[in-house]
Amino acid sequence: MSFSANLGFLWADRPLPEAIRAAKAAGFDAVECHWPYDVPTEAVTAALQETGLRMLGLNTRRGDVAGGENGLSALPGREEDARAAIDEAIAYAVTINTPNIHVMAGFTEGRDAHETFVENLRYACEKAAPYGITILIEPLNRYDAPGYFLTTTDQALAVIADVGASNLKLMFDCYHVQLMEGDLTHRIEALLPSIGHIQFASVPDRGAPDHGEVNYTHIFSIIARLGYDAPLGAEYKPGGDTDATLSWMNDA
Ligand SMILES: O=C(O)C(=O)[C@H](O)CO
Ligand SMILES: [Mg+2]
Repeated sequence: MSFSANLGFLWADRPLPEAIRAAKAAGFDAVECHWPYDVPTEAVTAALQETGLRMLGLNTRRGDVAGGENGLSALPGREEDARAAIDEAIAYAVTINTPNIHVMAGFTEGRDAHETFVENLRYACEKAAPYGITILIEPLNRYDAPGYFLTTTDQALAVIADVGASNLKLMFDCYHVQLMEGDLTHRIEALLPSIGHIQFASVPDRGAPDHGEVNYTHIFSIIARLGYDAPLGAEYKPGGDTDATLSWMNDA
């Protein structure tokens, strides 16, 4: 297996370029992040070039986080802000050569929200396609993100079908899917053609993948058997020194 360090959580106590170097030193094959926008692209590019790692993904801005926002793209009436966040993410991704952008939906519900999300995703997919960038959407669990628009893989597939763009894929985060739906083995098998990136963490505490209700030795072997060979995103909360949590990599 190959692994991508999610620097939104791993080495999150270090500046992003230093976190990239730490991921390389720990043996990761790639990195990904959440919201890199305050970090100059030159510093990120320098660390990526020095380490030879690729930044696999980043997220669109969430909007007014202090005011309770968690993404903009499914919020009716906020299309201008949502598209500005999409444009910003594409520009940053193009500059640092990142192939995936997670477009965040936001806290909302209902048919209008679905239509808004579909239209904004069409916009994102069209804008991203010339750069070979894939747009991702990710169902989040109801405990960490109560009220988030996108909560299940079925709902994500319905959105993907309505958008109808070949560069729109599912971010399959095993942690969220286990909390909302379970049945990970069958779901990964069935959804593989729609999956653009896979992430993981222990359930329910979102720690390293070496404890809890999901057996990741089994899940990783299923993913390998299916021939999926892109790096899997380690998106867990180390709860202290990241380097002290990495023994799972030796067992994977
Ligand atoms: O929370 C997650 O699982 C993510 O991947 C995001 O980046 C969105 O918060
Ligand atoms: Mg995730």
